[in-house]
Amino acid sequence: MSGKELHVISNGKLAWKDLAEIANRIYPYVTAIHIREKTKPMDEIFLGVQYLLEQGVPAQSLCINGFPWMAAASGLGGLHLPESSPVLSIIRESYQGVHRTGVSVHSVEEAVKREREGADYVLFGHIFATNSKAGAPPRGLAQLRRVADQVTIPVIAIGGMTPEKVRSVLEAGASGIAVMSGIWEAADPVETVKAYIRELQLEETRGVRYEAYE
Ligand SMILES: Cc1nc(C(=O)O)sc1CCOP(=O)(O)O
Repeated sequence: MSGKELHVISNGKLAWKDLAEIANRIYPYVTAIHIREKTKPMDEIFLGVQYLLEQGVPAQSLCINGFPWMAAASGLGGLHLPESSPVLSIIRESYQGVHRTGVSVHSVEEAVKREREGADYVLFGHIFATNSKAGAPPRGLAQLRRVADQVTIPVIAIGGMTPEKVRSVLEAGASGIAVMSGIWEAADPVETVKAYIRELQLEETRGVRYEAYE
């Protein structure tokens, strides 16, 4: 795949209506919008995803955090799994329609293990200090470099990203970045996304999504 990746992660704080409105404005410019709603009940998340689809957010742009069945049932482009997920082959075999699956990792060893299991990418963080992971020490660019050196699948860097930091993250071997707080609460989410894609040297292709991997 040419170009770098930009993943935008929901922050669990928005009403579905606001999430849909912003998602519809930013999806043309991003690799994936992750629905990561850790504190909401599962039935609400399922209905929320249906609502996003009804509002016109393309299924291919959406990546669900944590529910393989939901990715399969709604034909979503992606599935992202937390660190504690069981071995990936079990999920892969059960949900064959789910075609791009990533996993959060926090060490070189986990990244290597998940690559071996068949993950399509790993999300590694948190790289920089961030309120979204307050209290935990950041892992930093040197550790990112070690992860990127040890796997061949894309390593997406997360945690404390700003457009100014993108270059150093790419230089450390990342294939892209994931951003949570920086987008949803921005005065202009589209302009904010565009600032990232300029740094990632992504074209505004209106389609840098999972189709790009097929
Ligand atoms: C959701 C998440 N996962 C992380 C990890 O290290 O696995 S860090 C993180 C939060 C990133 O938020 P922000 O863009 O606001 O810094």
